[in-house]
Amino acid sequence: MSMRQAMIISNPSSGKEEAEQYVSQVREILESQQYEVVVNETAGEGDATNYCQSACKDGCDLVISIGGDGTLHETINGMMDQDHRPRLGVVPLGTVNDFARALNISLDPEEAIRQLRSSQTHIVDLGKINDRLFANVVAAGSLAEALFSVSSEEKSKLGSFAYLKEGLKDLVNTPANHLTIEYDGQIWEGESPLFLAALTNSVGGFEKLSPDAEVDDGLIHCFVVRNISVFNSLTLGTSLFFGSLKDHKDVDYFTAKEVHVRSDEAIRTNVDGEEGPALPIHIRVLPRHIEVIIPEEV
Ligand SMILES: Nc1ncnc2c1ncn2[C@@H]1O[C@H](COP(=O)(O)OP(=O)(O)OP(=O)(O)O)[C@@H](O)[C@H]1O
Repeated sequence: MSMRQAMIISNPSSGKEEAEQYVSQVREILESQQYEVVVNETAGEGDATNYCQSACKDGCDLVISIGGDGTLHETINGMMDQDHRPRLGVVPLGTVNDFARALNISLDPEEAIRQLRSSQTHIVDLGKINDRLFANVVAAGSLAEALFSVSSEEKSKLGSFAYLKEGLKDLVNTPANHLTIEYDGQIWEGESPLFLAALTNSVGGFEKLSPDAEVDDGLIHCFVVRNISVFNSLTLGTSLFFGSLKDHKDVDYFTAKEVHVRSDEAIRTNVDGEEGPALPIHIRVLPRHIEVIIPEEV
């Protein structure tokens, strides 16, 4: 009988650059489960995608991503258009780690590694934006550009809420952009500084930003901010922490399976925390697309 194959994809630059020690811990667990293990360290952009693509083509059973949301995003992109998609395990080393948060995977890497022994998995939705996959969120608009331009160092120094406030400090004059959003046969048209399309309940480290989003509901949860003043006062904090962004009077909320966003203005997007394509974008959900190891329920 041939052995089961596992690939570890590790970004040595992620987090506090402790990936190396984690790789050996993960390898030990996988070998104790009778996996034959291949370790691939990324050296730069695109590597995680290429490694995961070969894992798919080689019929690998399991891929473990050790790194931040950027590494995870690149890893899942290796699964695009592949008939065989390995199970996925996640060891979060980034500052935000939305995907791990949404699946209750520990944000402590050592604990997340122990959780890889779990026999439980969850089959989750992925999203497709133009010709790429995403795991978590697409953001578009002037506010998205400002928010996501905060560096990792600033984020870890300040924490999610603080960095948000920091990022927003100079934004009172952030222009709204004219957006046309077509979703499942309906149209939203108007001025907005921020459009968010979330697959999970965790966006930018805020675990309750999109509380109704289940990882396997087959839906894209969309938020259109109509007025920057949503973000002006502490109501921002309260809205986000209590998960009522969608109920805010200046926010329109809807769910859809497919969304087109366009504008006459040049607007960039942010996808899973990394710079994404400029508008126009076409987003659709790929229901229950990959199987992810999740912690055992206690
Ligand atoms: N060996 C490497 N050295 C430097 N950068 C790398 C290396 N391998 C991959 N990268 C780059 O690292 C980025 C992904 O980093 P990732 O998001 O996983 O970690 P992080 O920056 O620590 O996380 P976060 O952004 O959440 O703080 C990608 O842009 C990728 O191209």
